[in-house]
Amino acid sequence: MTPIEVHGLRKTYGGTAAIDGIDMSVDGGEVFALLGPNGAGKSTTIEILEGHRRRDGGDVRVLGEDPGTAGRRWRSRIGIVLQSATDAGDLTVRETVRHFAGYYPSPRDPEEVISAVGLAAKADARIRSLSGGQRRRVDVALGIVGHPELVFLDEPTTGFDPEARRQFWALIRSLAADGTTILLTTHYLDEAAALAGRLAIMVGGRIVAAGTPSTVGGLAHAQATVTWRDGAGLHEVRTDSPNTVIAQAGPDMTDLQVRRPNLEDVYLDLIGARS
Ligand SMILES: Nc1ncnc2c1ncn2[C@@H]1O[C@H](COP(=O)(O)OP(=O)(O)OP(=O)(O)O)[C@@H](O)[C@H]1O
Repeated sequence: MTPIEVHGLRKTYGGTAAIDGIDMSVDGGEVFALLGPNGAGKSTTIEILEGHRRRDGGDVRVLGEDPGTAGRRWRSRIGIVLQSATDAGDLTVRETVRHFAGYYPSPRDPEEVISAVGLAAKADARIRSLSGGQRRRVDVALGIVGHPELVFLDEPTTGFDPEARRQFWALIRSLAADGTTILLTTHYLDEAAALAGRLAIMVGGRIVAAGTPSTVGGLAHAQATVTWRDGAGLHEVRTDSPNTVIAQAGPDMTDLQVRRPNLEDVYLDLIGARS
């Protein structure tokens, strides 16, 4: 069974399409990233897949069921980290994670989950005393404590310091290695490149490109830009074969640079952020 299958998904708000007919599928054990600027429709898509929002059109199957009608048992098989942080004032981290574990038929060990999100030293701290990034880690802990087959992560690392992001990446990789399917949204292109097997870039409610982080948007065939200086001035050449260009340049070549487009270049082009 393919954990996520979406065909022709549509959602409108007041006559305006927030999701304008998207198709996507996510395979078992895959990390799939949804990228796109603010308002592109990423959260709306995820919320429909989670069963938190109704769709206006299209077919959606998540773990074999329609999220619009699926019941409690289905819900216990998915884990959710919403964009807004948990509000769990007076309870400690340990109490909160244990409490959530109690909702699921076969949860993970709460202590292991607390360690995995890097909160062991804060296990007895009240949630309201935590920093923003630490609270976000609690959200991630609550999203995975139920031992879900599929995890939705909506901007999971917003507010994380660089070390916490690296720890989080390791956690996601270990979940995926254990067969957990993960759909995440992120504004960090390095995060998508580091984690995702495949990704889709959304703009204005449509998927404008999809593929692997190294091939999406024609990256695999993109030309390199070679720049250098010599007695005649500054040169810039776009080429499939940088070595040939370099070999043909004169002996007084200096400041040589070879640059290949990366995910950020493709992304910025696709969202129209560069003319
Ligand atoms: N409850 C709502 N009522 C009306 N319009 C909404 C509602 N929720 C979202 N929208 C609109 O739908 C579009 C998609 O929003 P969505 O939150 O899915 O985008 P996003 O890609 O997740 O953005 P961000 O990166 O800012 O989280 C936006 O134009 C937004 O204004």
